[in-house]
Amino acid sequence: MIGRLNHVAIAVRDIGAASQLYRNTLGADVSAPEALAEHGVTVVFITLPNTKIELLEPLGADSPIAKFLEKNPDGGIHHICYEVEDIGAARDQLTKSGARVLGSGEPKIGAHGKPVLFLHPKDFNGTLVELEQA
Ligand SMILES: CC[C@@H](C(=O)O)C(=O)SCCNC(=O)CCNC(=O)[C@H](O)C(C)(C)COP(=O)(O)OP(=O)(O)OC[C@H]1O[C@@H](n2cnc3c(N)ncnc32)[C@H](O)[C@@H]1OP(=O)(O)O
Ligand SMILES: [Co+2]
Repeated sequence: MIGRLNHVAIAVRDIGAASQLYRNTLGADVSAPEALAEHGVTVVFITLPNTKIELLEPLGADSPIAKFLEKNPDGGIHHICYEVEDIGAARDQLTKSGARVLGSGEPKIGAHGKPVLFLHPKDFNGTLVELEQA
């Protein structure tokens, strides 16, 4: 079902400082920050030859990454995102197999303008999984 690794996401407290670290210290190609109110995060993408890194900073009072940063004050790897061909079919198959799809179960439009869904970390070896339609 899953295809390419689309991105690895890192939660950070200060997206400006984290962007500078990747740009200046690691010499990476770093995008401008984008506020995504519907997702409760500000996001920056770092383009690598074979995948992307997504830096996430909390946005708003109900940010889904706020609790994660309370538990991990230095930041840390928050989720991995795999591409799937058909996100509705993937959701239905995963639900049948007992995996928990987070939220309403209806895909939201993610940072790349494509439908995304999240799967509960307790069902995937302690790792929050995002699916993005390719
Ligand atoms: C930029 C847009 C988009 C894109 O296009 O790429 C994004 O990536 S948006 C990214 C942010 N959005 C989300 O994370 C949405 C999905 N997340 C959620 O629904 C919740 O955050 C959650 C995963 C259900 C966690 O809920 P929360 O209330 O924050 O925490 P809990 O304490 O209830 O967590 C329960 C349990 O799970 C562990 N946990 C939580 N987050 C993670 C994580 N990122 N990785 C691994 N494990 C995680 C948490 O520690 C709890 O475990 P116990 O302490 O053992 O109970
Ligand atoms: Co993501």
